[in-house]
Amino acid sequence: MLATLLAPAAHAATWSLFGQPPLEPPVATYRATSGDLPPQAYAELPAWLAARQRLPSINMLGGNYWLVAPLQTPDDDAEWVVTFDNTYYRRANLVILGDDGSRQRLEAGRGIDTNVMLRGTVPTTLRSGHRYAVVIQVTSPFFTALPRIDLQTREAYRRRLTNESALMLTSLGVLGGLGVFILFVGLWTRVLSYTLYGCQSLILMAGWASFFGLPADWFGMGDSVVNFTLWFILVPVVHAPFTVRFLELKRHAPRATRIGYGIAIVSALAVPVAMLLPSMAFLIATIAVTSVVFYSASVSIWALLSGIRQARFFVLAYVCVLVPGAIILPVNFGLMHSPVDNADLLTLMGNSGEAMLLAFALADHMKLVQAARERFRQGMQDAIARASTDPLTGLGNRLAFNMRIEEITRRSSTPSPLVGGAWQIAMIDLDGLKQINDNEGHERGDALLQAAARELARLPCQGHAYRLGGDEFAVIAFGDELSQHRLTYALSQLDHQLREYGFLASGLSFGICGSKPGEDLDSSDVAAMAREADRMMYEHKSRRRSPSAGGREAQAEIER
Ligand SMILES: Nc1nc2c(ncn2[C@@H]2O[C@H](COP(=O)(O)OP(=O)(O)OP(=O)(O)O)[C@@H](O)[C@H]2O)c(=O)[nH]1
Repeated sequence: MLATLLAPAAHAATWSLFGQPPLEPPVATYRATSGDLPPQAYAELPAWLAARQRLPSINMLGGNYWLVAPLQTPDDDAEWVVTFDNTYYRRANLVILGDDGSRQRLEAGRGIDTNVMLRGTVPTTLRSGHRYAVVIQVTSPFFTALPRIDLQTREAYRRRLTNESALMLTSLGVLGGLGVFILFVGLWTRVLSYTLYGCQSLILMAGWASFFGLPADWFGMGDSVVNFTLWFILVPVVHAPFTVRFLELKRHAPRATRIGYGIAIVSALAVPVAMLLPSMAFLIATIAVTSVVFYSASVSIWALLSGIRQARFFVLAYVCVLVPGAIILPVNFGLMHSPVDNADLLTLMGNSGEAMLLAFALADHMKLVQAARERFRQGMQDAIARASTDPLTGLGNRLAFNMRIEEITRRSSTPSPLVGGAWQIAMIDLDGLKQINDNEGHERGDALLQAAARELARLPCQGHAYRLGGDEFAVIAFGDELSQHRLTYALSQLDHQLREYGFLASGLSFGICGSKPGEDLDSSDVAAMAREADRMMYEHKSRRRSPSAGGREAQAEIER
């Protein structure tokens, strides 16, 4: 369908990224056999052509071909560049024949030092007023698109090449830079989806660099025919699991998860097939990349519609690859002539745009994870606060008391920030709560507990009050001996205050046990202190209950 839509564009003028596109003479295709020689002179060309079988087009699955095109000489003399491009091939032999009797034999392809990098290209001189033809012999296990022969002035070619190279290197830099950075982030934070994304970006960079012949041009590295296709076949192996993990499809869409892993497994299995059948390598790579792009694009649209927030930038990212993909795919399948002059470069730029948007998606994901973590932390804090607070009095409960004791025990081995390093535990029990409950009602009993709690919370000591349960309270106070006396006095006063507040049957008993300044206490020492305070409190209670003079004297003593 895409081919049908774009076919008219192919017959119209070719669109170029940089100004005027080059002249594109019509190309005639002929089958070549091994040992076949090109014509020796321009005059021989008609007979040479007549002796050969003309083909409608090349076969995308490769072969040995002659391509012939007339080179229209414009009026002015100029240095010209003939490029044989728009497709993948390793080497091609070009012969340029002129009716002035000239014959130039040239070679184009990868790693040839033509002084114009990145393209199979040869500069030539065409004189005005003469007719020329270029005869090209090319053998390739596959073609990535219909080959094109372009003719342009050396100056125009240099300008285009500079611009195209700048764009190509920038796009490769984006893929490489993002790939390395996100790979580090993924490995460091141990988030598999980031690691997979980093790998994918680097694989894409390697694939495109290899497609444009950079390893051969820069490092003289041998260029196997399936080199770049293998990189592209590997893309779905990491991209599909990346999509599955990033969009959390396991949880949201188990069937889409199975399809994603299926694409990854089939692509991995396709690698040896491509190595064994080089003519199929490019077709396999195209199918692998197309399927993973369509898969990821459709699940991300579904995820966005289902309200999965991290899908936002995902959808935009696939728009970036699908737009050039819509142009290049029908071209790759040999269904149409490329409507754009720089389809491969456009696709590479689409890929780097996709990489940037996916990086945005990752950044957005980090933000979402951070916000979720903050909500979780806040929730935990609220839950701990609720679990450690007594709802009736608002004081800390037994859990809060235990946590505070643990904290003090932990701190006691380090220099204490507390006054004098000494502290006290006071155990307090209200008297007569049951009686008040029974005689005046539960609400009145609650009111007694609240009144006691309110007063305990504002005792004139540095510390905190807790309700341990029922009518039992505790105070942890920090300070020296003097402050312990102040605490004792304040609790004795509270005994009277409760009665002044109208709780006539009430009062309180308490026991206080304190540590010595600078004393190192472990948890068993603290438990012993609490037990001792408890014992003293019961002793106090029984003395208060005793009507004897001894009891009253003891009471007076403790109050002093
Ligand atoms: N109103 C009210 N009563 C409670 C609450 N929690 C426990 N109680 C009651 O408080 C009473 C405590 O009984 P006791 O331990 O005998 O206390 P008391 O009457 O003060 O006697 P002693 O503590 O032995 O001096 C029980 O009847 C509990 O049911 C509460 O939150 N509100």
